[in-house]
Amino acid sequence: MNIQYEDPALTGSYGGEGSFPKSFGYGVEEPDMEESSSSADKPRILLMGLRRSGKSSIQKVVFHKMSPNETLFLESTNKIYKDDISGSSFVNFQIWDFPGQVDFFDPTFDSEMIFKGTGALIFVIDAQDDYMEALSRLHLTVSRAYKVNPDINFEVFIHKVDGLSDDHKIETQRDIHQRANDDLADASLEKVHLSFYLTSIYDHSIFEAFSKVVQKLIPQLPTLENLLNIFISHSGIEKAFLFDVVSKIYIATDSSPVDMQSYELCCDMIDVVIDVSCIYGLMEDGSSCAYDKESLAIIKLNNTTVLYLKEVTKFLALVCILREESFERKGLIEYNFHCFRKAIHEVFEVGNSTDGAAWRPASSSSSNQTGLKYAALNGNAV
Ligand SMILES: Nc1nc2c(ncn2[C@@H]2O[C@H](COP(=O)(O)OP(=O)(O)OP(=O)(O)O)[C@@H](O)[C@H]2O)c(=O)[nH]1
Repeated sequence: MNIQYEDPALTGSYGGEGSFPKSFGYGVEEPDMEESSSSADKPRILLMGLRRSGKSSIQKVVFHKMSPNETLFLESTNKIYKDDISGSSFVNFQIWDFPGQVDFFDPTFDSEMIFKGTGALIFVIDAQDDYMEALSRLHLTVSRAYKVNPDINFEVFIHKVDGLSDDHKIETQRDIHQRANDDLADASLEKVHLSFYLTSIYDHSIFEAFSKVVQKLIPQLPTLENLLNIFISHSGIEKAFLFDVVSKIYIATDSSPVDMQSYELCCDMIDVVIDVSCIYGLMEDGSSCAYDKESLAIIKLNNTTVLYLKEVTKFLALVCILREESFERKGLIEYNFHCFRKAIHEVFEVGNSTDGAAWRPASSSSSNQTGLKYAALNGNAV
């Protein structure tokens, strides 16, 4: 494997082992349920489910770089843990991790306040355990939340599937799907749509599932997909992902199907790049960053595949998979990337980096591609 590292800065202020250090700028625990005015208007993702189903582990592994084995020592959550990840990630929302024993009938449980500003509710079911109780809790939770806010996306993570055989996974998913929808139909709630994912913190499935949950909350998704489609088709690229570098969630990809291996390969590339940058790229005075405007990496694999990573914004990277032959037209790819990057900056208004809010959705009038020109493989501008 030939790693061509073209990051003159190759600098970093993170310096931990693994990709980003665990303390990389995420929010702090708020001990009570009172909201500050700045966090109140951020969209929320709720993590709910029975005790020990794996909610805190998911949040720690995806957003805090905790290694899966360390989750064995996590203590039970006994109050709502609010995690504001907007300062360090493209993903501008809060994640609320609920304790397993939350009681909807407790008068202090303010369902109006909790469900009103919620974008997605993730219900975690432990697939290695008897899930009947979890299903009735799912039904209660969904019907409560739907009453308050019918716009919530309901996402069911059938979790800890690492302990299940492939056949058992499919069967469990089918059974849970059937029972959950039957319960909704019995309560005349067939309008409620549940999405199901098989997840585990021991592989990339949890990142993939989270990516899909987050994508549904990004209003500009069709525009991003469109831009990626145009970029890859004019550059001879096979697959491209737009990654949130810190969480390794992909916020958009082109419209060709995603296969898990390609996604894993791109995630691994991000880890390699950030690790190398942290180890060899830090300035001694600590004035630099492991991921910055200069970040660019090209990895040639021994099967004629090339991986290409380039900074798009402070939090986003484009990671592409292409054939070696296509990479001969490197200039074309770079030119098209430049157009792509410009368009992405037009889709989102880039906030002033000093205020911490790196991205704000642009007004709808600016989320078009007016004036965007790509070079085509035949050399003409299109
Ligand atoms: N095998 C396996 N174990 C997991 C997975 N995710 C979490 N666990 C384990 O499940 C146990 C409970 O995880 P927690 O994250 O504390 O569960 P929780 O839902 O937050 O629990 P409460 O705070 O009590 O509501 C831990 O020992 C984790 O290591 C997974 O994907 N696979």
